[in-house]
Amino acid sequence: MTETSTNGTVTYDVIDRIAWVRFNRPDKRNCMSPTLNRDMMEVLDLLEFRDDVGVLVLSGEGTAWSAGMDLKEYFRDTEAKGLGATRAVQREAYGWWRRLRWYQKATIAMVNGWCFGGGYGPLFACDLAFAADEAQFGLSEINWGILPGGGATKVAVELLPFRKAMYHAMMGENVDGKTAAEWGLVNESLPLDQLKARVTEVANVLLKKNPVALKATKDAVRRVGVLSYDDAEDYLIRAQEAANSYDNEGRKEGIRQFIDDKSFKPGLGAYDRSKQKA
Ligand SMILES: CC(C)(COP(=O)(O)OP(=O)(O)OC[C@H]1O[C@@H](n2cnc3c(N)ncnc32)[C@H](O)[C@@H]1OP(=O)(O)O)[C@@H](O)C(=O)NCCC(=O)NCCSC(=O)/C=C/c1ccc(O)cc1
Repeated sequence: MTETSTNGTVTYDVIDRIAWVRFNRPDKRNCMSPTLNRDMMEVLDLLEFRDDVGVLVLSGEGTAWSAGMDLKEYFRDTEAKGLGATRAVQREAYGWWRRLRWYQKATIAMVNGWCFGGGYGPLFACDLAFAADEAQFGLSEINWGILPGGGATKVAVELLPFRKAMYHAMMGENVDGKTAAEWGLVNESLPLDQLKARVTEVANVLLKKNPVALKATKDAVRRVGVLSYDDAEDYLIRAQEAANSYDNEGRKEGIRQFIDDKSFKPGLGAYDRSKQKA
């Protein structure tokens, strides 16, 4: 059954351990108002530690993924209330994007349509991203007179080579899903009518992995990028040892099924977690 956030700007369903979360302002192209940002944090809170959720997919109702920040409610109306109000709505927006970057469960952006500006925050926050060929990505900030804020410039520089990031930010031209995949903004792009099936397939692979190892892995990939090699080595040792304190048996079971049982090969897929003794 579809659930709705307090103010109705986010909807979600949990089906077969996948939480399908959707921006729900299709008539406003799912642009992010302060209300939507609050609702999204509420929904992320509700889902993060549910045992029946293994993967979270973020998509949009209607023709948009998200048309970025709401130019009226997030910018104009808020600015009219003064700097304190501006800082407050920034905290809420950045807050749920940060929460999503370090989410307990694996996350996938399923970009079904328009993705602009502030939308790059949650796009980058998701571990993986799949787009419709028909989707359009743009840093449109320059077209209405601001720099790509709310982390969007950082996302462009993280995901794109320097020349592409600079062109993308300065020109305010859109790229479609295929180009976004070639550039590395998303993992893959495919026709809209095949998008959900592919995302479901990927989510089902993730659901078979050891969840403690998956969380340690996604955090490690984000963390080591800014570390020196030596610091990264040290972080990875400590992160694995910390993960062992949550689940010290999974990897032993994986080795057992490979070396003793010969029932699976790690090079070809995940071990069978249902055989692990509690
Ligand atoms: C190409 C769009 C996405 C779709 O066109 P469309 O399908 O022909 O639809 P409409 O343009 O008719 O839009 C439908 C409705 O949605 C509204 N809408 C559609 N995007 C919007 C919208 N971002 N706002 C506020 N109403 C909208 C639009 O005004 C309209 O409202 P209404 O006339 O009442 O039906 C078009 O709407 C459009 O260009 N939208 C604006 C895209 C855009 O530049 N987004 C903002 C990027 S900048 C940004 O995100 C900033 C990041 C940032 C983050 C944090 C920071 O602290 C600082 C910066």
